[in-house]
Amino acid sequence: MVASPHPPAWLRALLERRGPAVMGVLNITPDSFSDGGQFIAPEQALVRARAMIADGADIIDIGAESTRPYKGAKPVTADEELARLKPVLAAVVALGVPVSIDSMKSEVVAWALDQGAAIANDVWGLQRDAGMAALVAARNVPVVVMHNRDSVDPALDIMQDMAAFFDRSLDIAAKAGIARDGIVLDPGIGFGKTPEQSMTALARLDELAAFDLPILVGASRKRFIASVSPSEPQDRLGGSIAAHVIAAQRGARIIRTHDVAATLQALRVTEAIESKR
Ligand SMILES: Nc1nc2ncc(COP(=O)(O)OP(=O)(O)O)nc2c(=O)[nH]1
Repeated sequence: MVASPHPPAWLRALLERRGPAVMGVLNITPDSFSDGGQFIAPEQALVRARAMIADGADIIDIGAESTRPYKGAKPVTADEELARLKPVLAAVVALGVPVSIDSMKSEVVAWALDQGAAIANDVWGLQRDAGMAALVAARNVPVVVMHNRDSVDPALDIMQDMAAFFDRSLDIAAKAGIARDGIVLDPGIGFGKTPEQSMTALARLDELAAFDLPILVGASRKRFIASVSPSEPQDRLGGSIAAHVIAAQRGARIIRTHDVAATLQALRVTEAIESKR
């Protein structure tokens, strides 16, 4: 299959801008680790999406299944995920900023793309749902490929594990006909990683430059912050911002956050100060 022309103009424009783009998190789930249940009602989800756009979000990442890697929980069926998305997705798309669909199921991603979602966000990096790569190629949309593992041996070098994972994902993508420049890599902060490994991934994020692909980082409210400063998820804004400023300085071009205004302010002030060097 001939690789399709990538990335779409809207994504290229965001990636060529000076500062990183900001992706606002919209969880329409009852159990997301930091804001579960707050936006499950369609009108609440729409109010949240509008507020994040007003705060400056360049992309809205909508997800209807918590990706929280907890053992033994009943996974959400595609029907349930779709039932959560159906009352709200088209209205969020109509707000006019690109919408990313955060789903592990190609069936859900296909439906969301039909509703106007502009980018697939696969927390399993094309390595879990066998239909995801073919779908992304056939629909000619960009895709976030996130590093994920059930768990990584703490003795392993997390960056080596990540590089091997991305090599596999990129091979799957190439074989499916996904153009390489339609891919965004993501270190998957908090996924299958100890707090130490998450912080190492942030500290050494610049090593991913070897892939010559845009990097997305979502450190927002993640558990590693509590390992340094004990706190509940909704009380981790300071740590989230610190992590995202470092990620931006080490090459992240998209920042995925629940707190758009504060994150944007931090990124802009950091950039302004750095420009005085
Ligand atoms: N690309 C990408 N997608 C993600 N999706 C969910 C979460 C987990 O955060 P959240 O959505 O707030 O929680 P939950 O999965 O429990 O809904 N983190 C990422 C991430 O770091 N990168």
